[in-house]
Amino acid sequence: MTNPKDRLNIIRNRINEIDEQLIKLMAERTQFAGEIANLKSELNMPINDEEREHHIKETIKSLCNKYDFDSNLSLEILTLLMEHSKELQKKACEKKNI
Ligand SMILES: O=C(O)C(=O)C[C@]1(C(=O)O)C=C[C@@H](O)C=C1
Repeated sequence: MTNPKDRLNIIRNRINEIDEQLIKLMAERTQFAGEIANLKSELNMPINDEEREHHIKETIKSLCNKYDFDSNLSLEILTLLMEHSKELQKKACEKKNI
């Protein structure tokens, strides 16, 4: 049996690894913003796409159900990430005058 102090350290190390993966994945998701802005400009599409956001939110809810995780928290995080992406897309368009 692992003693409580060692077990706590094991868990904390695993949390550190998970936090790194979360940041890496959020950064990777966000890095598409500039390219999306260019593509939407080429395709003459607006930055804001409510239908796509609705679809993402529905997918998040079913994933939360599958993994037994808090859907309100997940929706808050995803909403923040989508808002951030839209801000970056707007900035990318302003920079290129599109
Ligand atoms: O899929 C797009 O069209 C995006 O611009 C990405 C994204 C997102 O962050 O998921 C951002 C803004 C849109 O309103 C919808 C989705």
